[in-house]
Amino acid sequence: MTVRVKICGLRDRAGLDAACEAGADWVGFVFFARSPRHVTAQEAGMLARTMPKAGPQRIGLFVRPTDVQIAEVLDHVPLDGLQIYDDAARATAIRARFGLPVWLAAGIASRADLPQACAVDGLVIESRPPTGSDRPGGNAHRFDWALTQKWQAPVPWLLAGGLDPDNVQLAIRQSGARAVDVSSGVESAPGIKSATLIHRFVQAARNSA
Ligand SMILES: O=C(O)c1ccccc1N[C@@H]1O[C@H](COP(=O)(O)O)[C@@H](O)[C@H]1O
Repeated sequence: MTVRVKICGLRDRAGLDAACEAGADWVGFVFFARSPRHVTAQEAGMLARTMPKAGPQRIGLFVRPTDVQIAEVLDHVPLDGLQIYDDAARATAIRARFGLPVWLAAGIASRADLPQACAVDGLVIESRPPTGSDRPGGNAHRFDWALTQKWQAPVPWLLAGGLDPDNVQLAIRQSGARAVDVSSGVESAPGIKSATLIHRFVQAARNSA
């Protein structure tokens, strides 16, 4: 089965074009001011509206958002789904309020952290942020991928956190993931996407056995 790929934290045309050309399934826009990948609704709108029709789906990433923040973004950006960093009840409420697919991000340190039930459309399973980080994701920080091996996931899920073109095949093998999500690992510097790394990452994920 093909492994699906999300390239997150796109901020400019060159990065977005590379993700589309490489055949990513999803691209992500980060609406979190403390992130080096932050984009305004206007910037993301310009990018998202000019993507190929049959291109990747557009995911908006929010950290503990208010309904007003999400609504303001949706006024400018045609999003296909929302990636939410908040508690499960809030993610479910956002799904009901906006009628869009919602992925809930879950920070994992042990098997006990893996969700057994949820009322959202997908889960982004990633590492807990390292001590001192001021953001819950995008830290190039990985966890023990074997933790998800025998997990009976309640909904489709993506593996994230510290993935890059050189480790993604091992990560897929060890975790059993059928979808992967990357940001830092396809950058030449924080917030600066590399077309070469994006192509290498998508190719490596697709060619994983
Ligand atoms: O990318 C960010 O800056 C970010 C900020 C706040 C929450 C999540 C963020 N990124 C997401 O985190 C994971 C893992 O990222 P990385 O590959 O380790 O950099 C991924 O879903 C990013 O989209």
